Amino acid sequence: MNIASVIVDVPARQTDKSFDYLIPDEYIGSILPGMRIIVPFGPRKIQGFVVDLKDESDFSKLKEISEPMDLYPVLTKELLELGDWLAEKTLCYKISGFQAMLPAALKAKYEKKLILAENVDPLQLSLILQPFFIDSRELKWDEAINHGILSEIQREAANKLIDVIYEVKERVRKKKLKHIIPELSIEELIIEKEKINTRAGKQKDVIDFFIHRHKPIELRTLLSELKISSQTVSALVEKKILMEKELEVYRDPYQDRQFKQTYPLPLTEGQQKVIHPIQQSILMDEHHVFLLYGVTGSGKTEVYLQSIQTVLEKGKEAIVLVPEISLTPQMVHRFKGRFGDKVAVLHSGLSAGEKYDEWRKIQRKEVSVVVGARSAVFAPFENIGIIIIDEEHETSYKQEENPRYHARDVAIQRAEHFQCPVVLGSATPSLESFARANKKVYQLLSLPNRMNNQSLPAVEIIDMRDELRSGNRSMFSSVLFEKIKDRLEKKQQIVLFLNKRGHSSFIMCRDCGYVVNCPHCEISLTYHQSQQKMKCHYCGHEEYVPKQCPECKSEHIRYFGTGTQKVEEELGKVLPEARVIRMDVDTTSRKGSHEKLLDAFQKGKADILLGTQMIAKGLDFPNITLVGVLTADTMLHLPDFRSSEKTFQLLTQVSGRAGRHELPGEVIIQTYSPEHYSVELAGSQDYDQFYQYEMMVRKTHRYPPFYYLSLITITHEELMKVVTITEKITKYLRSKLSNNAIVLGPVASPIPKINNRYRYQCLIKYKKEPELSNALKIILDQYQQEMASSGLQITVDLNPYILM
Ligand SMILES: Nc1ncnc2c1ncn2[C@@H]1O[C@H](COP(=O)(O)OP(=O)(O)OP(=O)(O)O)[C@@H](O)[C@H]1O
Ligand SMILES: [Zn+2]
Ligand SMILES: [Zn+2]
Repeated sequence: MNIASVIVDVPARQTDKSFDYLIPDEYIGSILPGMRIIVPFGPRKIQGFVVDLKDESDFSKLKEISEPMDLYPVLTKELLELGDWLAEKTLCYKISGFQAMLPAALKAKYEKKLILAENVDPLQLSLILQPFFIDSRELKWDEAINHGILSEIQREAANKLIDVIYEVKERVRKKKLKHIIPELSIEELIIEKEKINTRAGKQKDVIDFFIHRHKPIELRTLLSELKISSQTVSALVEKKILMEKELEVYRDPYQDRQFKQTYPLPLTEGQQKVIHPIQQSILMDEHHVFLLYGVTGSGKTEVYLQSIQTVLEKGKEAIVLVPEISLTPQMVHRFKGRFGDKVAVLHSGLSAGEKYDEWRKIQRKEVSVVVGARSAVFAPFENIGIIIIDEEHETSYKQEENPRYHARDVAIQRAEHFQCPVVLGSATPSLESFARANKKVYQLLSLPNRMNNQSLPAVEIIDMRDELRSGNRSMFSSVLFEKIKDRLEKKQQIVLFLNKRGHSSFIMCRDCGYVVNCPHCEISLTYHQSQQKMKCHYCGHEEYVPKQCPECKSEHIRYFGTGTQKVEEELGKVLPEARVIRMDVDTTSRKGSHEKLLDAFQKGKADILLGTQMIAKGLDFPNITLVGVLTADTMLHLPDFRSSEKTFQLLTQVSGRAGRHELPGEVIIQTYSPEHYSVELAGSQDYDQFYQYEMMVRKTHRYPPFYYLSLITITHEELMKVVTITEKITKYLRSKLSNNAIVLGPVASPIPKINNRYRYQCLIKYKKEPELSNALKIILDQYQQEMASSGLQITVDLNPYILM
């Protein structure tokens, strides 16, 4: 086996296949599949992944591998295969698939060292190695290569005497250090990224960094991680995309923390019923996908914990995915409290170095449970016994850049390989998953009741149009205002929720709540200020903004929107005695601040917790008896066919924060669209009816889960070019696909132009199109040259969740 098949780190169509390289004699036996290596490629030397070893090649003149980069494979055989699968399913390059599976520290270039493992004496090493470690416990990687002792090192590494480390620049322990904070939301960052001139690639990298890790970071770490100059950062600070601030430095938030050991609770009858088939599947090594549909506060987490227990007793491993936003300290406590040191936690709040440390614990099997956000689905375990996805309906499980994968699909693919169960948990399952459960593709498990049969909170829907008519122009209805006052007197706690997602791009009548929809697509029209027009971004329909409401003739028809800060100000005016904690992107940007605010609220240091999406999930506080939703509608009118589903899910989740323990809870939902089914049914907390209704809508308008969607977005500086190319692509697809496929377009994207780059799209709805994948590959091949040379961009998303 002296020939290695290698996928090189050049993300392009022409290089998206393996190349053969000769393994030099000294490395035969020590270069294995799944390792990273350095190879000559053209005039350069680049990184690559070994995917296979063989004895023969079809090519006669092979170049030699320059050097290995790893002591042990960083990708297992299973993950290598998963990479192929990802490339096939998402149309990404294989190299992008592999890189998505690894922690950032392995992507960047860090100084690599070999160190003696803890408590190992240099004299325990083989004679050849002893001289290298006698004076110092560490040895530079390059020196090991130069002395030709790599295979020797590998042997001792296998004996756990030597370890390889990637030295990430050590943080200086100082009280305050200069940090960089994103000033914009992730959505806005994505837009800004496209605005940046292609020549300023470094700036793009920085924005990209914050899109993935939307938290403050120390300036120095940022500079060294991205290998950029401080000018690059200052340019972005000047553009008000980033902000500079002196902040205190924290280390790993879980370090030095004692977690109180918890023990399995005796399960309720309902819990026993749902856990049985899961445990059965674990014990029998059978792959099943379970949809655990349990109302808020029904004890799903305890079911996860005890299922994991069974897995660990079998000597296997568990992966638990939670949405980044609900990866709260409370959640982490529950897993660390039960399984202690066996748990690794992976989330975006960790620095690259910390993340790599957690990943290494997984790789070396020092832990057997990983709790983490989306990318934790790639945890390099080799004996997986269960994969759990909590809040499975969350759209953040879909990655919005290459590879555009959905963690649910990856989880199922891996679980099939390991013949183990996948558990999808939610109080408001995605329509796709519930439909699959109904068709018996997934196995449905229900927990219809709260713990101890505590009733769900009573929900009252307030029509804000009535408030306006009776002269109340404040953002609190009189009912909500009275109830807040009541709770303040009783010293009980209140959660006020403001739905900030969904910007003011839709037009609504303040008097009757009327919103203009597209007559063909059943989604709201988006307002375009420059042309004073409203447009449908699915089919292209457009019309002028009415001067008068077509429904009630009122002239109060305009944009919509408020912010948390404004609410806080108003609370200060009308209820000066209330102590308020505000939680939004601004107040939680500091590492650890999220936890501090929640902690203060739990300790009763405030009466009202006011916040956005981030307070909708996972909170389990006994003293909350009132939840107020200030504006239920803001998301309802996004140009997105999932907007009703998202609204229903969010309202149900927020409502679920009230009355989880002894004290009964109450929920007030303020809205301008009380008659909209997603608001009304969230009010009666009736998921089943919502499901029925929404399925009907999806069927009528041919959306998922009845049809699959694929979205192709084309962008360029010249409008004519974008239109012509989109036209050609659309035409080509029409000719290649069956008559049952619906090809919509060419049409301008919801955001039709970003910094002089025009954006057009083609949306395909289909049930079964075996030719689609090939046709898309041909399109990408066809334009490869132009994409490389003229700044043309074509992105393909085979399961889009953001349609802008
Ligand atoms: N068998 C049990 N006996 C006693 N208490 C339990 C049991 N199972 C769960 N609980 C408690 O009930 C409460 C609600 O459970 P849990 O948070 O697991 O529900 P959940 O379904 O995960 O909720 P949500 O989806 O709203 O986050 C928690 O305080 C939990 O400790
Ligand atoms: Zn009106
Ligand atoms: Zn339309």
